[in-house]
Amino acid sequence: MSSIPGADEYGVDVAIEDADRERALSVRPEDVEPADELTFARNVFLPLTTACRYTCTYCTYYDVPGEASLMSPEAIRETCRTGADAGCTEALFTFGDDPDDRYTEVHDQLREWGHDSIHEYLREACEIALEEGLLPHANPGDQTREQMAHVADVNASMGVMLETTADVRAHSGSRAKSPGQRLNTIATAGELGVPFTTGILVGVGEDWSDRADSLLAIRELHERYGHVQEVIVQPVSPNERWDGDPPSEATMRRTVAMAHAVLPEAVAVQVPPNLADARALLDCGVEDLGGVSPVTEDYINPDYAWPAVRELEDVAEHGGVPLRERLPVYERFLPEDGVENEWVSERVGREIADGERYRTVLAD
Ligand SMILES: O=c1nc2n(C[C@H](O)[C@H](O)[C@H](O)CO)c3cc(O)ccc3cc-2c(=O)[nH]1
Ligand SMILES: C[C@H]1O[C@@H](n2cnc3c(N)ncnc32)[C@H](O)[C@@H]1O
Ligand code: MET
Ligand code: SF4
Repeated sequence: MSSIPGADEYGVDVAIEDADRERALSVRPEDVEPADELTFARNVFLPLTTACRYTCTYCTYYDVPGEASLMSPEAIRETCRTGADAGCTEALFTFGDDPDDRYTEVHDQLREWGHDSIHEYLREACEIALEEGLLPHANPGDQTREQMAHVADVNASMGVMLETTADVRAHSGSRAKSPGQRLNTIATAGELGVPFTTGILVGVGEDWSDRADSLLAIRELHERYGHVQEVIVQPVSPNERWDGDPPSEATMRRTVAMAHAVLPEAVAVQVPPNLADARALLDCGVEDLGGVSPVTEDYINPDYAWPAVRELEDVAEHGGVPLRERLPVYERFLPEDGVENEWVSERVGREIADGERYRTVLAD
C-alpha cells in the first residue's frame, strides 16, 4: 500500500493497494472495448484572470505580478452572448489559481468592481453566463470548501485536474501544486454534490506507477461520492516555457486504455482533440472530446487550435461511431422530475428546463 504526497497534510484518506496498481499496470490497448459513441460540448473559454499563485513550469497561462489581467463584466457578457449566438451551451471559466497579494493590480481592480475575492467575482461571472444562456463550468484550480460552496449553486459542473499523484519537478518552487491538496479539492466537490471533471497530465515527470496511482486515487474518490463525470487524459504540450517532448503515441494509447480499465463505466475518458491525435486513441477507450469552442481559443494552450466540429465528425466516423453533443453536466446528474436534485441547484436546473438550446442538445 502506498500513500500520496500531501494527503495527510490535507486530511485526504486515499491509499493505493499494490494489487490494484499491478492490475492497472498490466492493461494494454488491445484489452479495451472501444466506446460506442463520442461526445463533446460547445463552449466559450473565459480566462477570468491570468494571475496565479503557482508557477507550473509547463504553463504559459500565468502572468508575472504587475502584468496580470482581469476580464471585465462587460467582456464576460460580450463573450457569453457571442457564444450563445454560435450555439454554445457552456461558459468555461478556467483561470489562475487563487490570485493572492502578489497581484495588487488584480486586488485593486476587484475591489473597484465591488469584490473582495476572485470567488466573489466568479459568482457574478457565472450569473452573467446564466443570464446569457450558457451553463457555467468553472475550473479555478484548488479550492477550499468555503470557496467552492460560494459558487457551487451557479455552476452546472466544476473541475480541477489532479495532474499527478507524484511530486514532480514541474510543480516545484515555494508555491506548488500538492497532490494532497488537489485530491482534497476533488473530495470537497464530492461532499458538496458538484458534478466534477478531473484528469491527469501525462509527460510531466511521472512514471507508469504514478499514472496508475493517479487514476486509482480518482476512482477511490468517485466510489466514495459518485460525482466524477469525466477524466481527462491530457498530454503535456510543448510551448515557450516547456521544451520537453510530449508523450509518445504509444504512451498515450496505454494511458487511455489504463484510464478506461480503471475507471467505472459511468466515468467518461476524455482526450482534448487539439492536443492529442484522437483518431489514434479511439480504440483505447476514448469516450469524450471535451469542450470545443467555435468562438474562443484554448487560452491555456494557445498554440493548439480547436478543430472545427466538422473535424470531430470525421474523427467519430474514423472510429465508426456517432458523434453526440452534450451539456457541460452529464445527463445522469439531471433531475428526473422537478428542476433540482442533490447535484443540480434550482438556479441551474431552471435554466436547463427553460433553455431551448439545452433542450435541443438533450433531445439529440
Ligand atoms: O480548453 C480547454 N479546456 C479544458 N477544460 C474544459 C473541458 O474540456 C470541458 O469544460 C468539460 O469537459 C465540460 O464540458 C478543462 C475542464 C476541467 O474541469 C479541467 C481541466 C480542463 C482543461 C482544459 C484545457 O486545458 N483546455
Ligand atoms: C487546465 C489544465 O491545463 C493543463 N495545462 C497547463 N499547461 C499545459 C500544457 N503545456 N500542456 C497541456 N496541458 C497543460 C493543466 O493540466 C491544467 O490543470
Ligand atoms: N490554474 C488552475 C489549475 O491549474 C486552472 C487551470 S490552468 C489555467 O488547476
Ligand atoms: S497550470 Fe494553472 S496553476 Fe499552474 S501556473 Fe498555470 S494557471 Fe497556474
